[in-house]
Amino acid sequence: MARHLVTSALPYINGIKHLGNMVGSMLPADVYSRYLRQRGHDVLYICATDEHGTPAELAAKEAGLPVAEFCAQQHEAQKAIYDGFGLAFDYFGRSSSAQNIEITQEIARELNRYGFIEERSIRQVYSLDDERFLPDRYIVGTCPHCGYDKARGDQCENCTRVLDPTDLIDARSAISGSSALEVRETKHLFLLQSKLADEVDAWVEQHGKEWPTLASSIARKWLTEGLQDRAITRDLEWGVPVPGDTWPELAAEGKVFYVWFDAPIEYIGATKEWSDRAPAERDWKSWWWQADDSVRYTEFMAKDNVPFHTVMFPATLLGTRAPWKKVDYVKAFNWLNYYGGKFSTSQRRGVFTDAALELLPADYWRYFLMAHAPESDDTSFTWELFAATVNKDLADTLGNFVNRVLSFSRKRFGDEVPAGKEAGEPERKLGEEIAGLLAEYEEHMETLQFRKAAQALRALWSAGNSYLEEKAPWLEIKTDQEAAALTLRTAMNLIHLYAVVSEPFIPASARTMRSAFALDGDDAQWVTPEEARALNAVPAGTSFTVPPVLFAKITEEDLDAYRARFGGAEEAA
Ligand SMILES: Nc1ncnc2c1ncn2[C@@H]1O[C@H](COP(=O)(O)OP(=O)(O)OP(=O)(O)O)[C@@H](O)[C@H]1O
Ligand SMILES: [Zn+2]
Repeated sequence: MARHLVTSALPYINGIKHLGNMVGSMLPADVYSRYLRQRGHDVLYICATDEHGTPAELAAKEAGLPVAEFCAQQHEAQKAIYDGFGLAFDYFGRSSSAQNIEITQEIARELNRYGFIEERSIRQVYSLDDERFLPDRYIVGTCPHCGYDKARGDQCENCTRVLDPTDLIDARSAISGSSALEVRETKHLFLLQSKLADEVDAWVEQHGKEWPTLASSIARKWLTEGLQDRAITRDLEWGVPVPGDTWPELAAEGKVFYVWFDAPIEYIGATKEWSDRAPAERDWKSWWWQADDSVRYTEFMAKDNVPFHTVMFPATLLGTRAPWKKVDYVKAFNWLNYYGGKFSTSQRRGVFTDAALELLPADYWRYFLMAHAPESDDTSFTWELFAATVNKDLADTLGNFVNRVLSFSRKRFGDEVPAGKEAGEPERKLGEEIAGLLAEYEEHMETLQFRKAAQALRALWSAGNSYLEEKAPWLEIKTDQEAAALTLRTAMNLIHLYAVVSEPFIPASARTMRSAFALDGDDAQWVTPEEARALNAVPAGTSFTVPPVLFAKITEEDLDAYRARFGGAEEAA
């Protein structure tokens, strides 16, 4: 048994996430954590909402709520959806927690102690009427390139050009609309990443070898371009305050840390939140304060988050000179697109997680997303592919097998698993095949290759169908009841095995399949190769029930309705 720490990139607080966010971070982390738990490992899966920064302040303003209240509401809304998706976090925290504030401040103090933080003066826009410095996104004006009159100080949304606040024509404050702005000197904290560059390089050299190419190549690219010193404070109200004991002047001016400084630290913060809920049993430091390598730490994220996790966050931790646990394996994803274009939160393009759950149960989405996860390349969500996958794999291959076998057996042999003959050559062959496929499935799960794992899982389900076609119990029963009973008992054992090993992908359906059998003390966590060969975990005489149809097929009419409601297909056509 090993100890596994798992984290997924923190979903930002400003709105409900789409299916891209789901497959690029939380869902694969959940599938992996569930698998590891089933294999008997000690697993801690931590995630949280990322709550600081300008977009949160602006979204709260738009919603007409104080930012703290806005974040509290959004956190609950996101949490409810993740529960609906069956995400079994050990803890889902908040980056605005007292624990994260405390740890972020402590890490900053330590970085300062070892000479990796410096105060520097920069020139920044100050609003006389708002009596505050304005971060780039708080300044709006006319874009000098395209004339768009709501361009932000950091970027023009219309022509996408990157801007400097001083480029804007008729610049004004996004808070008050006042154009009484001036450029003033102000001090900010800088993290001296340039001084840590060699160390980070050596660390990536040593640990990045094991990562998938997507992660290691992005890390390499950033290191080759050179690590720049970065401002890690901002003039915002909402954020982790700069600690007054170390930087009294900046604290008095109300500076807070930049969101990308405190967000990854929240992996630690949320672990402490978890620990503080039951301090007698839980010890957050045993996961993060590592004198040895007793914990294996795996992070999940999409490619845009890779630089922060492979270079900047490690630099932050290395600079504290403390034994903070650093990532062992970075599982990075490409983009899931919607009909070839981007999912977009601001334009509400694509399928969002709340709408998805209104349409269909979580397992449909979980299986589809993992089977088509953007692992080696970007992939596209289309309703057509979704329907084809659900209908073929879930409804025809798995669901139909389960219902066919159980209903037929009940009709012919009643409510208990029939005994029938001793297993023969076909059962021996089937057992070998199942054991082989199971080994394949395990190997792909161990190496976090989720598309391949989904393929192996589908092959396991198919093997049952082939066996059933070959034995044809509906024919056997006409001439040899005992032979038909053996076939059905074997098939029912397959259903039980599917219930156990499909759980990481489709936990709710797995539960339904497993609970069809009234097995005393059915606590089988996983299936050994011997058990896979023997296929006898469910003995003759076990009572069973026939569950309702596991997966409904998506019809042409459903498809039309989805396409009409969500759009997108016509743009791509
Ligand atoms: N289309 C996508 N496919 C896969 N992963 C994605 C996609 N879009 C975002 N992600 C990932 O989702 C995770 C959570 O992201 P976050 O909440 O910060 O939203 P985001 O990156 O701002 O996305 P968006 O801009 O689409 O709202 C991050 O790891 C991010 O890389
Ligand atoms: Zn523009």
